[in-house]
Amino acid sequence: MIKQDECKLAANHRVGVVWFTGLSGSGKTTISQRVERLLLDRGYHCAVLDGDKLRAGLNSDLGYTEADRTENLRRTAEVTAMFLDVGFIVLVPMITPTEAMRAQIRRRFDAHSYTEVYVRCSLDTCEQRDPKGLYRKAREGILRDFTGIDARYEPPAQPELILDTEHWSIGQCAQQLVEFIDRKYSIH
Ligand SMILES: Nc1ncnc2c1ncn2[C@@H]1O[C@H](COP(=O)(O)OS(=O)(=O)O)[C@@H](OP(=O)(O)O)[C@H]1O
Ligand SMILES: Nc1ncnc2c1ncn2[C@@H]1O[C@H](COP(=O)(O)OP(=O)(O)O)[C@@H](O)[C@H]1O
Repeated sequence: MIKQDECKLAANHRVGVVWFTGLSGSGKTTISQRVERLLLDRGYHCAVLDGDKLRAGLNSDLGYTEADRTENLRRTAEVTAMFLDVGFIVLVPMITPTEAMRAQIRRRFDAHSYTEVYVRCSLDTCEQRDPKGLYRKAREGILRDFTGIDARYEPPAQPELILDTEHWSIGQCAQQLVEFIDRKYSIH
């Protein structure tokens, strides 16, 4: 029989990538941070890769053209792979706006360790939330190539999970994802 401590130890060694996609303001950051706390409480080793910090450092030479986004995401996937190698569940909240970009990332990982989560929210609601005031700047023409305004966002065709942040609370979305991770990454 497996003792409780051994179960906890095993839980610590579950690994995987949870790659969020969604418009700016859809809730990717909020949910990933809430889920990180819940997973840490459950004994997972996990970390959120903060896109803003990556863009401030490693990816500071990149902007928001499709070519730059593709490179931003490629580098982020490489960093993610390093966290995976040392035993983490990695939560990656990045817009990842096109199917081609998402396919490129998916190819980088094994199917069993990769989960794409679509954080679904209408452009209208994201724009009303406008948590960083960026939509206003995009509408005023101060920000160019803004996703959903003058740069495209393609909803994912086959995400493993959809979190509808327009109709579900932050807590409900986080709980859904934790349950999904528990099921997918549980040890058989
Ligand atoms: N032009 C433009 N378009 C979209 N987003 C912009 C833009 N300029 C700045 N920002 C801020 O950068 C965050 C998106 O960066 P990402 O690295 O996630 O984008 S991408 O995946 O490479 O498309 C995004 O963060 P989130 O709001 O958390 O999604 C914005 O805060
Ligand atoms: N169900 C929900 N899930 C996530 N965020 C929500 C939800 N309902 C409202 N919000 C609000 O929407 C905003 C989402 O911002 P943020 O997490 O920064 O989005 P993103 O990282 O996708 O740009 C936050 O102000 C958050 O409080």
